[in-house]
Amino acid sequence: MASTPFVAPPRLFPNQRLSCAIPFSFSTPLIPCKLNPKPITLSCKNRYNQRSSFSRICASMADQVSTQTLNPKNVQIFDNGEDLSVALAKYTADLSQKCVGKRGTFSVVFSGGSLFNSLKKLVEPPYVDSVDWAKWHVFWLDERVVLKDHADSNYKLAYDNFLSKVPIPPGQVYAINDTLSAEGAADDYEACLKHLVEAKVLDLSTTTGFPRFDLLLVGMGPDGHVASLFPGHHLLSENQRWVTFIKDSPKPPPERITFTCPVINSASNIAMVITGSSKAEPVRRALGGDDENTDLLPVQMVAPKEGETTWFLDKGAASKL
Ligand SMILES: O=C1O[C@H](COP(=O)(O)O)[C@@H](O)[C@H](O)[C@H]1O
Repeated sequence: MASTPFVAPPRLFPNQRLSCAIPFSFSTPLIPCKLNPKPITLSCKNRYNQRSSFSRICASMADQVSTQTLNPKNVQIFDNGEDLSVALAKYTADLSQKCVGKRGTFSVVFSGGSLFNSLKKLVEPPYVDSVDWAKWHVFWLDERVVLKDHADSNYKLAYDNFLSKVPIPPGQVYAINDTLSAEGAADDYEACLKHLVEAKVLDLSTTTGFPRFDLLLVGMGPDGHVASLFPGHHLLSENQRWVTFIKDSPKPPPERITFTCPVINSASNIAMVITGSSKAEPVRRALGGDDENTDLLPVQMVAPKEGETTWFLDKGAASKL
């Protein structure tokens, strides 16, 4: 993927306490449309009713997800990454239009990793010209505690592949403060979100009391991790914090911050974007419905309480379904 050289963004508000707000140049099934190459669309039930030892450790999450048992999932499977990217672009652009029409803003949360290969059509015509980018507010589902120009930075990845290509106002791109420790950066990011709730940029879910983002674009690792929530990790049971930190990530780099499970499950819309056969097994466990494992993977815990999840899979990721 072509990448624009990283340009250190200006600190427009050097004295601002909420340093994460430093501005940077950062249950209706989806119906395929004209631009959307026909995917296979499946509807399956999630399986959170299968309580496990893991769900006992994660009581809060288990309580949340148990209410989702009857919520059907919308699963779209594409022949290749190109077709997936076309469909994801239309889905995101349509949602942006709907949310901007309703409340005047669109709050979008990016993962890192391979997601940006799948988002490439959104920063090309027609969407690059038609989306109301001025209304976007951009956040990170998780971030590595490294400088923003570091190769491991999720901000840099988003900047190079997305943010540098579209006119989102710099003040509406909420990157982490990369001068802080992992603990400090998580606290700071959470304070930033709370400030944005007060400022009415973000809504709170009336059901959960956690922030309610319009769209989470969620990737998944081959081990079934989402955000920086890894299988078996105690962070999965966090039920108070909005943003927390990890210092022993099994995937490098070890220090990261991440949204917590209840924040993820308070979103209005979640797009699960998963490509490649190396991810087929966790996809099967999440969607296949016949998982005999007792411990839930993080991906199996994605179940928005009042929102909709749409799965965008390529053939490789769906190969075990
Ligand atoms: O470390 C991370 O990994 C996951 C998955 O990445 P992928 O390259 O396998 O798609 C990503 O969603 C997460 O944001 C990132 O920090």
